[in-house]
Amino acid sequence: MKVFLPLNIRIDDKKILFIGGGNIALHKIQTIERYTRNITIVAPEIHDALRGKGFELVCKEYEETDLDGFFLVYAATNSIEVNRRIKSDAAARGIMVNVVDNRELSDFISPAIFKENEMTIAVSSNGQDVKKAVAWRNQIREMLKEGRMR
Ligand SMILES: C[C@@]1(CC(=O)O)C2=NC(=C\c3[nH]c(c(CCC(=O)O)c3CC(=O)O)Cc3[nH]c(c(CC(=O)O)c3CCC(=O)O)/C=C3\N/C(=C\2)[C@@H](CCC(=O)O)[C@]3(C)CC(=O)O)/[C@H]1CCC(=O)O
Ligand SMILES: NC(=O)c1ccc[n+]([C@@H]2O[C@H](COP(=O)([O-])OP(=O)(O)OC[C@H]3O[C@@H](n4cnc5c(N)ncnc54)[C@H](O)[C@@H]3O)[C@@H](O)[C@H]2O)c1
Repeated sequence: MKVFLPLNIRIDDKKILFIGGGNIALHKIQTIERYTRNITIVAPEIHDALRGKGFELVCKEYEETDLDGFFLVYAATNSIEVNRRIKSDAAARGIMVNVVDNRELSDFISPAIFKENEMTIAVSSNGQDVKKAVAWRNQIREMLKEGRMR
């Protein structure tokens, strides 16, 4: 089984690339944009909710050279084959990838996050039980809101 180490990575001085701009990309970017807007999206079709927010939008299919200059990459297309190709191209360049349809291929995975000002709670199940990670995050959030944690 893969093992994932929780880390807080500095990203204000780095560029993040999304390949694929559909529902899953939107969902992940809604969390990431609370930390940085330095996001580029490459996809033939980009969700309307991702427009006009200061992201760099590149409307085309993925090519290997799209990876140049990026620190983190999310392979978020709806094609298993394209996502696998992104992973192997990025690995050859030493770039870390989250493959949204395959935790085994992912160099990093996204936890369930609750952020309030400078405080962040991030819950992960090591990629094994997303629903439980979300449930724990929600329970911790409720405890905070009810004043049971300070
Ligand atoms: C926490 C959260 C963060 C985020 O995405 O930002 C997150 N998934 C969220 C939601 C969500 N994911 C899925 C549903 C539908 C559930 C259902 O079936 O009803 C829902 C909706 C829901 O549950 O709310 C299904 C799903 N998820 C993955 C796969 C593929 C696979 O398992 O290989 C499939 C099956 C796809 C399919 O077969 O179609 C994979 C991953 N999802 C992860 C994180 C990583 C592990 C985290 C951990 O260690 O726990 C990991 C491994 C990789 C990654 O994506 O980083 C975010 C909650 C955000 C929030 O609420 O704030
Ligand atoms: N990680 C998670 O939490 C999670 C949860 C559910 C589903 N998924 C997986 O996420 C994947 C994406 O789902 P979605 O709902 O976002 O799909 P979607 O159809 O909404 O979006 C797909 C996006 O990929 C783009 N795309 C397709 N081919 C491309 C190419 N060659 N180059 C660049 N972009 C390309 C499309 O233009 C579109 O923007 C699915 O494979 C699904 O299994 C992941």
